Amino acid sequence: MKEMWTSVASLLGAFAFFQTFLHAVFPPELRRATFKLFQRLFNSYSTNCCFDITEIDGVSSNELYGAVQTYLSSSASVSASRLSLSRPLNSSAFIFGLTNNDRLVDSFAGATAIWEHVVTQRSAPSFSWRPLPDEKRCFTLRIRKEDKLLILPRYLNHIMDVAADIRRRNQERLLYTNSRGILDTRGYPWESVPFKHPSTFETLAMDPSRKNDIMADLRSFAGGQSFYQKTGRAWKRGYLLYGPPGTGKSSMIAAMANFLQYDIYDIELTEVYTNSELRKLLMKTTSKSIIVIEDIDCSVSLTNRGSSAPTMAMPDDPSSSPVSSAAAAMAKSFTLSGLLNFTDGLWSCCGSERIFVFTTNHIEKLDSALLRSGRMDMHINMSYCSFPALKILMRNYLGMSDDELAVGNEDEGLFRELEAAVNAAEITPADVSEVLIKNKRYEKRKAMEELLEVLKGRAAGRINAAMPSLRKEAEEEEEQEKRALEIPKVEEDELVGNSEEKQGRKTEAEEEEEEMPEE
Ligand SMILES: Nc1ncnc2c1ncn2[C@@H]1O[C@H](COP(=O)(O)OP(=O)(O)OP(=O)(O)O)[C@@H](O)[C@H]1O
Ligand SMILES: [Mg+2]
Repeated sequence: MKEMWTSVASLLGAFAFFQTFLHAVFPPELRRATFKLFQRLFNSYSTNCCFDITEIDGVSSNELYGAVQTYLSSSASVSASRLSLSRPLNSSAFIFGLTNNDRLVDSFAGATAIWEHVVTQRSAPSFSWRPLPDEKRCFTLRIRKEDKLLILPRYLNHIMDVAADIRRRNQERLLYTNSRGILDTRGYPWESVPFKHPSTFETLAMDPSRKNDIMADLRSFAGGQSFYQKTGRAWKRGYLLYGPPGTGKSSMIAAMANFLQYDIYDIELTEVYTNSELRKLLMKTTSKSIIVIEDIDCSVSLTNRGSSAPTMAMPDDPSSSPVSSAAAAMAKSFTLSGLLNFTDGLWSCCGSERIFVFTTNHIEKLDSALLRSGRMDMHINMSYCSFPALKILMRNYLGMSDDELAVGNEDEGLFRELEAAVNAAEITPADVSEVLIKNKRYEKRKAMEELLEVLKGRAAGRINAAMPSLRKEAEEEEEQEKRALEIPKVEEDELVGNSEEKQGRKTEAEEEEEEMPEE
């Protein structure tokens, strides 16, 4: 036993001497160079090649790292024995991941790809404008050299697509908004919250054929990548929603986002002061998104394309307060042409598959340049509640089935009355919804009868409200008719008078004639 310890001690002593000797003979630079040389020799004889995909590329996040992480989390490609499990914020799914320094084998187009997740401690604190994580994380992809050209670009594109798809399926979509001077930790001008609006085309009350048109248009847009490429058009589409308040413009936007599974960027134009700010906002939006400007007629003055005058709409007279006049001064650099470029200029096509939606209560106030095709491709009139829309609301709020709503049912008479009343009432779907929410405590027939009373009241109220002007109109019409009748009478009188005069003259002439022969 003693001998064994003696030999171990002498071995350690020899090792220490050898190490000191190596350090003295080979300085660190020479050792590093030798290591690199061996590595290069090894690489040139190796049949594999490696790619490092680091989490942080310079100072910004590496999109590919995130995509690989998501891709490897898909259950289809998970085949490792040890995995990490997480559930990101706003996500509805659990995510598998590679644990530190673990590896996973994937295959693509007949080739094998080996992924390794390498985590090391960050050595020296390097200078950075934002704090970097303590750990350096990177994925290493190892494939055979001969597969490199064959699969690499296709494989990476495939990873990006699959990751985007997984993210869309798992992650609840986001609703972004902008506010001046606020940048998030990644330097983004957008703040986001999970988008959970329950409105869908199913619940949206409007004419079914119009609704189908819009859905078909959206579907053909979303699947039209090759069409847009072939025709040389930017892959974007503009919708203008107009109509009175409470007719479902915002609900329609939510329904579009839910239908296409897109994020929403709701631009607050009153927080944008210059054209370049607007451009920056646009540059930081992602594909597969809906960019919304609500109540566009209230946000900017939209009839002054060429003017250099302030274009932001001020709630009060700009001269009334120093703040508003300062804002007016700042507003000088945001123009209608900036907004037009935003929707249709060169900058509008940074990114792809994006929908622009503007809403307004007063379409007549908008500049025709903004309305033309290419900018606003489809104008959608969200009007007062029609009978088909009312039926959808009754189905949603009173739980009526299609059979109960079908023509020729036992409530046919009541339905006819409802149809006449809703057309006469000019009531918004928002108001009908409110009535139905109150009435849903009754059984269906009673709820409909109560609704009918409200609609009739609204129709009567509308007629009464319009009565003074209607009466005035009727009086004016009567007056005009009278005048129209009087004019011919006067003319007639005049004619009669003239003829009598003529007759009188004739009589005199005749008298003269009669007298002549006597002479
Ligand atoms: N067409 C509709 N179908 C279903 N619900 C509707 C419809 N229109 C309005 N509503 C109901 O009324 C509420 C208000 O509608 P919404 O905000 O979409 O109207 P809007 O047209 O955007 O109004 P505004 O012009 O004031 O912004 C919604 O929450 C929704 O419940
Ligand atoms: Mg709205």
